[in-house]
Amino acid sequence: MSHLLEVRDLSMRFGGLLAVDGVEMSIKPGEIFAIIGPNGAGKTTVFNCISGFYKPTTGVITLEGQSIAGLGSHSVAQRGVVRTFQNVRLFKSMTALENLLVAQHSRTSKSVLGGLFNTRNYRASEAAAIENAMKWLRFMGIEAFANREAGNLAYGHQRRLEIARCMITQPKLLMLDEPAAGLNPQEKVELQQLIERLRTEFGVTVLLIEHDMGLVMGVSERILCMEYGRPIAMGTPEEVRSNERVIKAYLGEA
Ligand SMILES: Nc1ncnc2c1ncn2[C@@H]1O[C@H](COP(=O)(O)OP(=O)(O)OP(=O)(O)O)[C@@H](O)[C@H]1O
Repeated sequence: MSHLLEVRDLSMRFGGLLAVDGVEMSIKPGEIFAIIGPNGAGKTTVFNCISGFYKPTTGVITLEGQSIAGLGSHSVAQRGVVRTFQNVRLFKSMTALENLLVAQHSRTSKSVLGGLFNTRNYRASEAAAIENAMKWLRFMGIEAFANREAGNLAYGHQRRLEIARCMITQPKLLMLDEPAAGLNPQEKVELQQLIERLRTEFGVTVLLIEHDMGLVMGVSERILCMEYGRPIAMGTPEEVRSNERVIKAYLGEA
């Protein structure tokens, strides 16, 4: 199997607006792949189609050769495709730890009776879930805030927690929608290192949308540039950076 994710002839129409038009991409296992382009180019709509939030108007989306187009976000997540959002979406009144416990709930004991009677198996699986959650909080450098409400964490920490919440489900494909938005320059450098570590240490494939060209060019192996819903260039950072259409449509103004 050469590709983890394949997208063919993807289009998405909202009434009279063709927001995505003929997008194609193939992402290899372990690759870090970015989608760039001006505001309104259709990047988030592509994300919404892949992650099951939208049913594409046309097109094929496969994960390890199996179609996932139009399955719905829950089913797509169960198959190992998880994502973050442009605006962080956490359970803000739950603690950081609780957010990670909820995320792995489907992998811990499902027995309601076990929970009611506090059986040994139930306690063991809860303890394992807490240990796993703490491991991820440590990995993200935010274990000191385990018991703080997610909504009260610093913004950069909320972003890390959101990524941890994805990673704790052991995804095949991690989709990050503008992960650098709102971060300061130091946090952006740390984010790049974090993305690289996630790939190296956990083998996860990463698909990101990002406007920060320092991060995109530094972390991505291949980049797709979109404009008005259409793919206008695809290649390595060097190829995309020097592409005339990309410079005209986007980089000239970025
Ligand atoms: N649910 C929707 N209903 C109607 N139009 C939509 C919907 N979602 C997106 N659009 C439109 O589709 C086009 C593409 O939007 P999209 O959010 O995918 O762009 P984007 O490249 O992610 O932009 P940005 O960089 O600003 O996030 C825009 O014109 C947008 O207004």
